[in-house]
Amino acid sequence: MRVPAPGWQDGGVTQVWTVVVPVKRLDAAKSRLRGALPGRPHEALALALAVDTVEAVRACSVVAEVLVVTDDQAVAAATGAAGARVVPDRPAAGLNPAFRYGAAVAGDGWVAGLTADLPALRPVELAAALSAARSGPTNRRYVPDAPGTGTVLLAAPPGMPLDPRFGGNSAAAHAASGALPLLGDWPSLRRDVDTAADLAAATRLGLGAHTAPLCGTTTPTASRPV
Ligand SMILES: Nc1nc2c(ncn2[C@@H]2O[C@H](COP(=O)(O)OP(=O)(O)OP(=O)(O)O)[C@@H](O)[C@H]2O)c(=O)[nH]1
Ligand SMILES: C=C(OP(=O)(O)O)C(=O)O
Repeated sequence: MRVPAPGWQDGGVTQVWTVVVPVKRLDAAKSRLRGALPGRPHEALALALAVDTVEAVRACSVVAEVLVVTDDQAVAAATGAAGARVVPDRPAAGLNPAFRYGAAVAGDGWVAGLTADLPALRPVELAAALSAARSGPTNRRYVPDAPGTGTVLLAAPPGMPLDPRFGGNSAAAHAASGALPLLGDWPSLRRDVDTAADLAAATRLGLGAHTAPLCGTTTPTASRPV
């Protein structure tokens, strides 16, 4: 059981969040995206999505640590170089166990789980969502994906298990488990990329520096509003 960290409710502590980001092995990841970029290796696209996600989390003003849960060596190397702490995928039993393991490693404090397929993510939108999760009721909070059926972010206050229910209609599953929705105007946070159409939508928002060149766009991270 996690317990409140010092200053957890005082509003004066800004970098309070540990964000857990599980990433599947690249040879198995993002299977619905296979073939979306003809002539580009699928693993390169899956890696770029994850690294852009992690870099945006690292740049988020309220995040203390990014914890990547993966058994993929290329993901571990690239996200570690981007400033993440990397732990193995334990018990190697799928996404929700990986989230639970990451939350356990994170220990006491504010913990959020985030999917690794948010290549347009802007740090300011993540900061706004995480700050909203610290205000009001002390329930777990979740941010639905753009269609509203899935989940991109699940947050828990100190002392409360993350209790992830990702996969399928996870927005409904998180609501049924007592989590409350956060519905701010955060298009880049809600834009997860599962299909070629999702990648086109993310491209319109502005891709991160790793995914953009693979997609033939020139939108560097530095030129995006953070
Ligand atoms: N560590 C870890 N991460 C996972 C696992 N399964 C999914 N993920 C990650 O969870 C996030 C959301 O999952 P999905 O959107 O379903 O991604 P996916 O399973 O790679 O994609 P599909 O093969 O198209 O279903 C992605 O960023 C994945 O990398 C897992 O078993 N272990
Ligand atoms: C795992 C999830 O993502 P997706 O539906 O995008 O695979 C989810 O939304 O819970």
